[in-house]
Amino acid sequence: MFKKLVSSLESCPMVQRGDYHYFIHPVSDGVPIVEPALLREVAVEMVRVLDFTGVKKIVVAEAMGIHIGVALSLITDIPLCIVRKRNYDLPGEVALHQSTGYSKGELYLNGIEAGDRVIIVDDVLSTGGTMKALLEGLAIAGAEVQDVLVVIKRGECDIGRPYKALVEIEVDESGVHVKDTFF
Ligand SMILES: O=P(O)(O)OC[C@H]1O[C@H](OP(=O)(O)OP(=O)(O)O)[C@H](O)[C@@H]1O
Ligand code: HPA
Repeated sequence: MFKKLVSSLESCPMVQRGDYHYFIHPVSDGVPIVEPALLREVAVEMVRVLDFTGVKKIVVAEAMGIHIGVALSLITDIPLCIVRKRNYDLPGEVALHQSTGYSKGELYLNGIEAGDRVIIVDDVLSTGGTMKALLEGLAIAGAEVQDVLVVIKRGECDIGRPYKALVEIEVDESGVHVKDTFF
């Protein structure tokens, strides 16, 4: 379980983004290459641990939620809602402010109707800025969040509700250290 995810994390490179030790990994960056076996391992575990009760939509954020969301959507046949970094000005579009450990930007939520029961999946949870923005936007749109799952949890973070993670890591000058695997 998680063999490819753990070994690839422990050997992945890191760069500095200001004060932030940024690890570079296929799941969180799409580089250097996304191996199908790694993506399959992640997708299968996500299906195993998520609570899909009544879920009508999978919600992910551009960009690095997309490949894991697509994998999950293809397996479960649940439609995918991609929260974009570009606005479309469609009726009901919700604009959100996203802040991470190394960047700030806007996100735009479309395609959610009041009463939709959804799950949120993302590649990484670090400061929680992105996840909190998604939760806020979904609350504004009137969605019910059934479950939240991230592939990689980086340190401790309170997002105001329970969530699940496949692996927990710490990152320092020497690289990535896998602290725990879940489920
Ligand atoms: O918990 P946080 O501090 O918010 O960090 C996590 C977020 O950071 C990355 O997104 P980002 O928009 O930076 O990059 P991407 O476009 O490569 O997904 C990642 O995909 C998460 O969504
Ligand atoms: O260190 C990171 N690497 C890749 N994606 C991320 N998203 C938040 N932090 C990181």
